[in-house]
Amino acid sequence: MFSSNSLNDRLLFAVPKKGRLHQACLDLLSGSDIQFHRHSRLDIALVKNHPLALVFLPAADIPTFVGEGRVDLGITGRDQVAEHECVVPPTATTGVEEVLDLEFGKCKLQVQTPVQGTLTKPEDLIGKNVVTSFTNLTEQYFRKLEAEQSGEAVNSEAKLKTKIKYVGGSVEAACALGVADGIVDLVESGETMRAAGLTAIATVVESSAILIKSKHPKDPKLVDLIAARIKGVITAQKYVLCTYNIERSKLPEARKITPGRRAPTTSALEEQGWVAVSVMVLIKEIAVVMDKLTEAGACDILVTKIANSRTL
Ligand SMILES: Nc1ncnc2c1ncn2[C@@H]1O[C@H](COP(=O)(O)OP(=O)(O)OP(=O)(O)O)[C@@H](O)[C@H]1O
Ligand SMILES: O=P(O)(O)OC[C@H]1O[C@H](OP(=O)(O)OP(=O)(O)O)[C@H](O)[C@@H]1O
Repeated sequence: MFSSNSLNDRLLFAVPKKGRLHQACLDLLSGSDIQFHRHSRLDIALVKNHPLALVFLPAADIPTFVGEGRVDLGITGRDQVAEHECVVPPTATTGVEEVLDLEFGKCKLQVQTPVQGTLTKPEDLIGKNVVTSFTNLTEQYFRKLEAEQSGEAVNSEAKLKTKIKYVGGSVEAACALGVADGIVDLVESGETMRAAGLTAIATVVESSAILIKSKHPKDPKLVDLIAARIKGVITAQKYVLCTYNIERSKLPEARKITPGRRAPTTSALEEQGWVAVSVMVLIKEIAVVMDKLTEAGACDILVTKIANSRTL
């Protein structure tokens, strides 16, 4: 059990308790050496090696807790922050600040309609039934669309013609069940959308997981340390370390292929006129980089995984 006293001196860090972002967040915490033991059923876990406590919350609630300053740090989707800020705009003291794009949980919130139907543009849904879990963003989107169509200024007091209904999940079923003419839901691979016989006709927002902080966190130094560790893990996941040997005369060409994040590290080999190069390369580019290096005369090319990093 935790008393509010046992949390008083700890920085609070909110993490999605379930859903698409949960496991990736646990992996990030482990890569950042944030050690904790979560008791089954408890949504608060004390961190053993930092004055920090993790709070496991629904991704949708994290912007509220961080925005009000009840929790200092959090991970959630950019879509959830946007949904929250539609109704609770940030002020000088409240609201969240984005610290880092975590580059996972990438998806788009899209307007979708049945493939075999006549609703092919978002304007076609004006005055119709739209079902979503993101009612605030959807309302904002259709309010703007309705204003554009009528040629009037956006009026947040005016009654919307489009009927927006909330459902908490399985949004894609709403059209087939006759509850909606269109939906606004998240799309990543598009599999769910296609399986439900829907197609995307517009994008409301693009999202990925982000690290957010409150405007006045309890321990700003610890916030910076956690952010630096998480950034190190994210960078390590994106890059590999590539080392190779090359004749010094061919180095300028090789440097063009592998410029590195700042510059490649080179050291002289015992063999006259040769150098060894060590450089970070994006994982998604490494195969092509190796081909090009070979063509440029590099040899003994080795690629190593990076377990962690601390770079600028
Ligand atoms: N298919 C997806 N691909 C990538 N990211 C997604 C996807 N679906 C959701 N997300 C991201 O994860 C966040 C949480 O969504 P998710 O549906 O997992 O939450 P939940 O409602 O808490 O969980 P559950 O759906 O299991 O009840 C979303 O706001 C979005 O940022
Ligand atoms: O484009 P895809 O890769 O198919 O992903 C999109 C689906 O993922 C999310 O739902 P999730 O599976 O998390 O469950 P939910 O419907 O209960 O929210 C989202 O709401 C879509 O339904």
